Amino acid sequence: MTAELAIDVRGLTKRFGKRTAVDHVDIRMPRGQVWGFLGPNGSGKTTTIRMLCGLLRADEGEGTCLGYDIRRDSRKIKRQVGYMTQKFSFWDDLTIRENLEFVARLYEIRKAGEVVDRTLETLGLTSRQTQLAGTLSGGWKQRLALAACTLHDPAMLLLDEPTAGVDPQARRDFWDQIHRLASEGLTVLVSTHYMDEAERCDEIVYIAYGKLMTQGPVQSIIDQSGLHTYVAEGPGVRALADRLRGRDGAEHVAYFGSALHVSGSDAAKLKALIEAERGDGVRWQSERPSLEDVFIHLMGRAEDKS
Ligand SMILES: Nc1ncnc2c1ncn2[C@@H]1O[C@H](COP(=O)(O)OP(=O)(O)OP(=O)(O)O)[C@@H](O)[C@H]1O
Repeated sequence: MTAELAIDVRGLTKRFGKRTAVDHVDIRMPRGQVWGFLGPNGSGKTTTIRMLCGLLRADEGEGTCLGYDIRRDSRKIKRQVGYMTQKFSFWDDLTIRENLEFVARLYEIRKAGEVVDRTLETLGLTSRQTQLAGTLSGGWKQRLALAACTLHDPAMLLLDEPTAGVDPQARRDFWDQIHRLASEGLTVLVSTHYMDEAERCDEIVYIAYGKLMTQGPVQSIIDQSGLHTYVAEGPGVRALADRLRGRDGAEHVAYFGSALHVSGSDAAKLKALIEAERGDGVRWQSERPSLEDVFIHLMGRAEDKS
């Protein structure tokens, strides 16, 4: 057991019938960091999170969460982890405060009134405490969910797509709260599909088809991808996209806004292809691949292997 590691698991595997949802995943995450958990839909993120917090039993694999054995100590883990599920639910006809008091009772929190007061204050919910949860907008609901999962003073948060479907300002506010909590010593593992959120994390774990594809800080994931990217802009880009798809050297052709990103792992082939396509109406530039370019690439590799 390594005390400095919040998560230390090896070979984590979960099968549902014939389908292997999580396939021998290793994660070693230090305490006090914020890590992003990324991967396409159905890649096994929720299943992994549920095994880590003791809600789901792994078929294979071993390890610890907050120093506790994930197989034997699930009760202790649950006490110290705040888990925000993808579709968090509240009592719509209770107020924000009543919802939090209810959660406080579930956790048998002493001096619940004071704890609720403090949590309302830190999450900026005090002035809305008497509002019915059912009348809150997405961003405020998500803030209430964060309040509910931090109420029992956990050492770690496992957040499953906490910002799905909320507006950019609410996402930004939410991430300010995440960093505030991390600066107070909390460890946070957060699953997301948003690249800007991934870039706010200390490290990223990327899985596809249940397999861990890459892990590390954003810049080193990009550096180690072996990917080269050219970006095309200008009025001729639309016609270009159809011409380039499937051509030797262009492994991925994808729009990012109005620009076209053309990526491949063979630098010479890609360059030759681009040189042949230089023409009117298109400006080409060789650029460092974005995290999204790299993930599209990794997803393609995972598809090939599966
Ligand atoms: N209880 C279950 N019974 C059967 N299959 C399940 C169960 N839970 C998850 N799965 C399957 O396991 C796979 C992984 O699902 P999981 O929800 O962990 O993926 P995810 O990465 O969280 O996806 P998303 O990004 O869409 O939330 C999927 O194919 C899913 O259908």
